[in-house]
Amino acid sequence: MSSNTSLPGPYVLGPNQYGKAECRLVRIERDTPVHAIADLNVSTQLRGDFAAAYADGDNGHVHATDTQKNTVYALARSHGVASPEAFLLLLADHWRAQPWVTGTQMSAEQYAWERIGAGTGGAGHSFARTGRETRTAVVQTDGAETFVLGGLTGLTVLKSTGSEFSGFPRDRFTTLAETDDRILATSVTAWWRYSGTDVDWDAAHTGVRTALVDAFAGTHSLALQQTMHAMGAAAMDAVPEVAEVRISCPNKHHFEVDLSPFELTNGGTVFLAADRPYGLIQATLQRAGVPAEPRAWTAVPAFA
Ligand SMILES: O=c1[nH]c(=O)c2[nH]c(=O)[nH]c2[nH]1
Repeated sequence: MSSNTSLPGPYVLGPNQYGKAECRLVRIERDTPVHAIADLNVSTQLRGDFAAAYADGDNGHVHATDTQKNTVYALARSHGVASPEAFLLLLADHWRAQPWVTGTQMSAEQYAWERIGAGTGGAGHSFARTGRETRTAVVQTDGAETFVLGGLTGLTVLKSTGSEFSGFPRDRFTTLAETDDRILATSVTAWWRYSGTDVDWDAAHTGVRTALVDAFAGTHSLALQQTMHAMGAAAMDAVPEVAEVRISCPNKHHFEVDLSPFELTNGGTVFLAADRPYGLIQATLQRAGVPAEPRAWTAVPAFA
C-alpha cells in the first residue's frame, strides 16, 4: 500500500489505498446466436499521492470511487471481458496512467454459468449458475511493474478412500486413533502467481484447476499436508508460467457414527460431517530459484 509521510503533525499516515469494492459486472456477448456471459465482482484500489485527502480533506487528487465504478462498466463495454485477468490488466493500465497514482490493486471474482435449454428455443441464450467454485484474480501494479495472481475458492472435493493419517506424536491429550482408511474432504482456496503478463489466462486457469483436482484425486494421502504439496507441485508442473502457489484447505472431518447402540455395525458407511472445528492447513510452494515477490501479495487475503 502507499506510504505518505510528508505532512506535518504528530501522526504519520501509514499504508493506505482506496477505491470501489464489489462492482457487480455482467457482460454479455450477443453478436451471434450463441451468447456468452461473464459474471464478475470487481474491486478497484488506488495508491499514491493522496495524503492531503486524509490530512486536510483536500480531494484534488481523489478520483472518486464512483468514477472508479463507472470506469469498470465503461471499459467492460469498450474492451469486453476476455478473462478476469485480462480485464483487470486493462483497468490497471487505465489507472496507473493517472499522474498521482503510483500503485493499483484490481481484483475480481468470477461466477460460472452453464448453458441450459439444449434442443429448445432457449438454447444459446439460457444459463444456470453452477455450483462450481469461484474463480479469482488480482492484478497489482507498483509503478511500471505488474503482478498477476490467479486463483479459486470454494472448490469442494472429497475422497471416500485413499487417505490415511498415522504416525503423529501421542501425548496425554491425544485421543485421535490412527487410521489407514478415512474420508478426506476439503474446500480448496488456492492462489497462484504468474511470472509474467503474456499468458493465455483461461488456458492457464484451466490447467491449474485440472492439476489441483487430479492431484487431490490421484494422491494416496498420508496427510492433507502431503496432498496439498502434491497439488501445488502438479499446478506448477502443468503451467510453466506459474511461479508460486498458495493453498489453504480446511480439513472437513467426517466421523464414523457409532451405531452399536442400535446393534448395527458401521462398516465405514455412515458419517457425521462436522462443520467445526476443522483442521486448517495452509502452505506456500515456490519454484526453486525463483525470487519471492511480496508486492504481488500486498493486501491479498492469500489464506482466506
Ligand atoms: O491430514 C491431516 N493432517 C493433520 O495435521 C491432522 N490433524 C488431525 O487431527 N487430523 C489430521 N489430518
